[in-house]
Amino acid sequence: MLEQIITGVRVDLARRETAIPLAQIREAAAQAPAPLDGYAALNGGGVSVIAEVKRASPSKGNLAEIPDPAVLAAEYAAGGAAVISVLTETDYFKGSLDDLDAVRKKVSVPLLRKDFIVSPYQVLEARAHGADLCLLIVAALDQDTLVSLLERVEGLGMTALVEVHTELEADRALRAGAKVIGVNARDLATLQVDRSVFERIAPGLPRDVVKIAESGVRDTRDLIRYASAGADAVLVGEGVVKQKKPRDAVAELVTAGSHPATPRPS
Ligand SMILES: O=P(O)(O)OC[C@@H](O)[C@@H](O)c1c[nH]c2ccccc12
Repeated sequence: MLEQIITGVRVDLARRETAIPLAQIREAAAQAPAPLDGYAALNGGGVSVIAEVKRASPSKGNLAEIPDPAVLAAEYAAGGAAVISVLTETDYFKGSLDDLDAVRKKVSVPLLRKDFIVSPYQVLEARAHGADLCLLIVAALDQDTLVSLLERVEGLGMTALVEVHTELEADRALRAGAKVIGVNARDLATLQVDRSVFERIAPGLPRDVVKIAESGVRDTRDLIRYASAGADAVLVGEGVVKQKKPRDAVAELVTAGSHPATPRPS
């Protein structure tokens, strides 16, 4: 599945690179207001919540209509989301850079561009459209590309959220110098969710690495489970996007995360 998605991403990217030359996007990135500190936002004590603007997914199909992503993002921000993730992949997730623009205009919390980033052009695009963090998926990148994209992201003053799914990928992320590592409970090859993956991998990560549990947070119980395994933040899509009152759903998670019931392992 991951390869299929990336093939589509590359086709789309080629289209954009033709329409807007690299020099122009680089200039737009340079002109954008300075990035917000995504690292600090995720490292504020307790378990931070990253709430995601997500219309669809390859595993679930359509999740939510989201006529105005800015309205949804404002609800997330009002609920206390530390970071808002905006999916910009079009074919499988029905997102776009227009969504990122709309959200950026509306909220002042740090924004994560959630996409399958394989080229420096996409990193510059993220910055030009107001993103403060960029997702880099280890499984989608060879080691040299991971290292150079991470450097690009940091060179632009942004934070890289480096996503892993196995111990081997976690080792690669650390070798590349990742400071924020997301363990995705969903295997991007099979799309299966297994929450124990975080519990297996997170304890092996250095203390000073910000640890994010991605996928499978349905309610405060899941957050607390991830918290007790050492999560500094959780990334929640379906669990908030489908709620009638997304602000309340986020606020509930934020409250649970600000004093997680279970003590953190030392
Ligand atoms: O909807 P969920 O189960 O809360 O998952 C959110 C997030 O983890 C998921 O959207 C995600 C994690 N990594 C990704 C990479 C690409 C696309 C999407 C993702």
